[in-house]
Amino acid sequence: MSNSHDWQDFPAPAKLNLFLHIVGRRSDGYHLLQSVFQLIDLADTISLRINEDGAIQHLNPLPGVPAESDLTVRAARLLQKETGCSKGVDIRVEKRLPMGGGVGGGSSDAATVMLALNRLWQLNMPRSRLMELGLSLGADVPFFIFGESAFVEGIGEIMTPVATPDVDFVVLHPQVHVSTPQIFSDPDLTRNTPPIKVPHLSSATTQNDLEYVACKNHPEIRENITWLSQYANARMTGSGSCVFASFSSPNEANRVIYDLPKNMTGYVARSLSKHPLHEFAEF
Ligand SMILES: C[C@@](CO)(OP(=O)(O)O)[C@H](O)COP(=O)(O)OP(=O)(O)OC[C@H]1O[C@@H](n2ccc(N)nc2=O)[C@H](O)[C@@H]1O
Ligand SMILES: Nc1ncnc2c1ncn2[C@@H]1O[C@H](COP(=O)(O)OP(=O)(O)O)[C@@H](O)[C@H]1O
Repeated sequence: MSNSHDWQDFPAPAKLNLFLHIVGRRSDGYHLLQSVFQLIDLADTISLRINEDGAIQHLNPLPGVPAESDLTVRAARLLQKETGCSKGVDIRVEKRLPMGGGVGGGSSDAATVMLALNRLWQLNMPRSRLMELGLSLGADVPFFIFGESAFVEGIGEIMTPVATPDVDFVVLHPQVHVSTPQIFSDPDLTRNTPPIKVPHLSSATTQNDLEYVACKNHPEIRENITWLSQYANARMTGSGSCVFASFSSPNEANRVIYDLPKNMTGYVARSLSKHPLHEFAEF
């Protein structure tokens, strides 16, 4: 018989930055962005089991990420500290999203833990508070808690919903690690793209300002963009390394993956209009 202490599975979907402009810099050195964030149905699975003794444990830590620094554990501890909740949780993560790929995997895992525990620990925290708390874990966490396609500004905390078309994406993962701090500190980075008032959905008038510097340091990213550009307009997401292009049917996207050379890695993903756990917090 099912009870509240069984394992339960929750999806943590990825995001793509349809464009990413750097429009300025804050006095603390952080860069001000404008971006449209799009949820896609490529996802990690977070399994949670509630306990009554207050312990928070990660049962299958990721290679290279000690349990205590994993964003899922940090998210659970943050919520427990904030609310004084006496319950704990055991955590398992089934990782599918490329780590350090610019698809927001770590941030999405953290957001899913916060949304799921909001329900399982019966916290009834408003979405706005969860978003504020989430920002302290990472710039992309508020977006995943917001839970729908958004025009994102500031360093990731200002959000306006935006209707994006339903499309199928091909996402390629060049097997290189891009250092986000290194990209943001590169003298060649464009930091003065003029701010736009409303989000543009046409790729003709937008770009990813981080792409030039990322490709300069990692030619593999340029090679992946060039290969995918044979089929459709292709660009990098976030600080890389993943690159993507959109297609109007799953067949078209699958055909591209069929042609993929053996030395490249890629996925097909569909746009998501809402986060699967959107109902777990109220505005
Ligand atoms: C650019 C985005 C777009 O989604 O890239 P992805 O992480 O998705 O790839 C994010 O905002 C990335 O934010 P976040 O993931 O928190 O960046 P971190 O790795 O913590 O940032 C590392 C370092 O990059 C610089 N940094 C980061 C974000 C920002 N808006 N301005 C910055 O100048 C800071 O020096 C910071 O210490
Ligand atoms: N649950 C998690 N999943 C992925 N990465 C995590 C997690 N917790 C902490 N991290 C750390 O965050 C870093 C960035 O991860 P990720 O979110 O996948 O990248 P990106 O922001 O480029 O999409 C990883 O290299 C890892 O050290």
